Amino acid sequence: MPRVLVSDPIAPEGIAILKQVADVDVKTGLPKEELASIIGEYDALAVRSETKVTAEVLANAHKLKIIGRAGVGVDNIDVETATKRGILVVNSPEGNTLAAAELSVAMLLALARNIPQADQALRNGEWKRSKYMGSEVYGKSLGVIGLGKIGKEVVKRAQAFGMSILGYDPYLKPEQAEKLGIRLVDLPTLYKESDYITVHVPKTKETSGMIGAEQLATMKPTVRLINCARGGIIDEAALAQAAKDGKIGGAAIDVFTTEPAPADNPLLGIPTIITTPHLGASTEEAQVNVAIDIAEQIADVLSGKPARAAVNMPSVSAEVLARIQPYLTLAEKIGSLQSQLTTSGVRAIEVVYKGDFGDLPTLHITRGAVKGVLDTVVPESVNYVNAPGLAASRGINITESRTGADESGSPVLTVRAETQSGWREISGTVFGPKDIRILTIDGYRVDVKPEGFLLVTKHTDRPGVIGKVGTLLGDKGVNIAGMHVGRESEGKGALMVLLIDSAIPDGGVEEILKIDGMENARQVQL
Ligand SMILES: NC(=O)C1=CN([C@@H]2O[C@H](COP(=O)(O)OP(=O)(O)OC[C@H]3O[C@@H](n4cnc5c(N)ncnc54)[C@H](O)[C@@H]3O)[C@@H](O)[C@H]2O)C=CC1
Ligand SMILES: O=C(O)C(=O)COP(=O)(O)O
Repeated sequence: MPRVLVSDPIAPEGIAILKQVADVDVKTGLPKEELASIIGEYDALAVRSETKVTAEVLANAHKLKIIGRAGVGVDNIDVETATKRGILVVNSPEGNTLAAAELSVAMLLALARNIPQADQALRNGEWKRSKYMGSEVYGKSLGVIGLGKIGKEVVKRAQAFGMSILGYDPYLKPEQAEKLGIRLVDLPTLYKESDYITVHVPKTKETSGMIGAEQLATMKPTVRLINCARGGIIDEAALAQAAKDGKIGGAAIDVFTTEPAPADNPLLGIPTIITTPHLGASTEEAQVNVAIDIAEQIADVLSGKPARAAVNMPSVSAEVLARIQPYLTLAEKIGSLQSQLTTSGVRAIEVVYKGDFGDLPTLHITRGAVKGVLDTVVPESVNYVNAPGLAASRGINITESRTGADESGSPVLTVRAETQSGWREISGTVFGPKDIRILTIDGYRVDVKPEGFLLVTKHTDRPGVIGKVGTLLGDKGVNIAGMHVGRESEGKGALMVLLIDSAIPDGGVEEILKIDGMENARQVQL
């Protein structure tokens, strides 16, 4: 049984799914040194935002295949290092969308009506109605930065309150904004004109500190800011200062640069700033959703199936994967054949899709070809996640192209590989889910199932050459299971692929090379 470590609290519904396929250890609140020391024993890791999956932790993650983030933001995971190490990172992109949107709206209303402050005062025995006079959100403007899943849900709810929406998201098209009833503006306009501003962007280099003292200074003195996205998107020190100086109306903060927020966090204790301890995703519904979502993906990946929400690899549905699987296998086998037939190393890979591949995501198939090429030549373990990165780090250029249909009508996959001696071209096709064939090698027609041991020779097409190869293999106890010969024309060059039942003993290929008329001979294993 594979082993799964659950290092943050996730809902029991998710753990139950994991237990069906793995030995599950739930160990929350581990110090980072302890996590780093035990991670090597596990095939999968399930986290929320508390566990920091750093490069140091990943350095020991020798067996780890997948990290499941029961939530959206993966800024607590070193995705780049995970990718390099071939570890798939998956999340739950939609499981907590409504929870986070609802908390943001709750913050909006709490700010408008001073609910937390009034509640606190009343608990302290103070009945202060005029001090906690609020304002309606109706008719006010809400600036939304980041109009992804959560941002859009916030917009809908704010519109229901009668707010007008200013939006900023460089990836949102004007026609989408129009459909949502949002006025798309640039950031300076959003800062200047909004009564409320809420951020719903991921934490990236670009968004960290995107709202600082300079931006706060351009806002209305009554503006109220909401951050239920990530700590530090609004600079904490600058926000605290602006609130203390009365330069903003207030702020509602769910997330902090360091979590748990230490007692000296500048945002704590300011009367106009209300805070919650990262509760955006903390609803019963969201926690069940995200736990099931990642547990199912971990279970799938551990049993060799694809993940539906991979962060460091394009995702495919199970239905699409079933359709691309034979092409993926074909691409990988051709890639492997390419690298086993060359002695000088591959410099560039071109994958050509000839004919109708329909809506199949060829990007995946290309990854298969690259994995196949690298598998036998690089010391690292190669998979679909790290194959493109490993190729890039070795200066191997990868391209993909599509051309019209072959005369046969079936889609043909060709993997071209450039080596010191030029380009080699190998193509194949899929006749059925389990019927995969190599059709041409360097222009010679063959019809080979890419499985097991093969001997590939190039020789002059004349009587006796093939016979001598057969005799030699027979003498060495190697049984020939099948044979395919392609030739230019009688008496010219020929290419032979022999399917053999066992490996040729040491020295055997060298003896074959000495046969008169033999140009080249290589044994490969697919
Ligand atoms: N407080 C909490 O518990 C929770 C917080 N979150 C945070 O909310 C963030 C957003 O979540 P979703 O809406 O699900 O993600 P999403 O990926 O659907 O939306 C993010 C949006 O931000 C936009 N964006 C990216 N860079 C931008 C930039 N520089 N300026 C403006 N827009 C930019 C993207 O185009 C995208 O539309 C997550 O990354 C996570 O950090 C998510 C769930 C719960
Ligand atoms: O999903 C997200 O991005 C969140 O911020 C939720 O974090 P959590 O799982 O509650 O620690």
